[in-house]
Amino acid sequence: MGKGIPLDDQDRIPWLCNLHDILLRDVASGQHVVLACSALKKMYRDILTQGKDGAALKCEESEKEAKRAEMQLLVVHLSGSFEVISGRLLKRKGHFMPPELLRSQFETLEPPAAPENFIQISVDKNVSEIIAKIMETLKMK
Ligand SMILES: Nc1ncnc2c1ncn2[C@@H]1O[C@H](COP(=O)(O)OP(=O)(O)O)[C@@H](O)[C@H]1O
Ligand SMILES: O=C(O)[C@H](O)[C@@H](O)[C@H](O)[C@H](O)COP(=O)(O)O
Repeated sequence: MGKGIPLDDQDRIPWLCNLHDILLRDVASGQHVVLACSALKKMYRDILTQGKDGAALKCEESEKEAKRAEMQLLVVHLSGSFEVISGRLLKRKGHFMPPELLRSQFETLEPPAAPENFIQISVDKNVSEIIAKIMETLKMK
């Protein structure tokens, strides 16, 4: 990404499998977990929730399957226009991702849709409003 080359499935899938394993471990130990992740495609979000079963390409650690705990995941889709997000990235300092890569991320994005368990919140809202909406949703579930 630092060289202006977007990640592809081969780059992302092992990382998503690792994130799934971490989520599973923390949920199994009774924690409530928040994960910030771009997870642009439905398949990526399926890997986060279901591990290798959620993906066409498989995670390597198949023995984790046997230990799988029930994991409920609420996807919070922070949605915004290309213009708003690009404007924020252009102001951001010291991040490895060049703002030029944002176009490919918008092209790759598959917004969550039923039957995924998700809510969509506009990034036009301020952070306090976004957090309040997430908390309200979690209390109702
Ligand atoms: N709701 C918001 N309102 C205003 N600025 C925001 C909001 N959410 C994120 N930003 C800003 O947009 C930039 C990118 O946000 P984000 O993708 O969340 O950052 P990161 O990936 O670095 O955690 C950051 O500089 C952040 O401060
Ligand atoms: O804040 C940002 O600039 C992005 O969120 C950035 O962190 C990117 O999303 C990840 O590095 C994963 O890359 P992909 O979104 O291309 O998988």
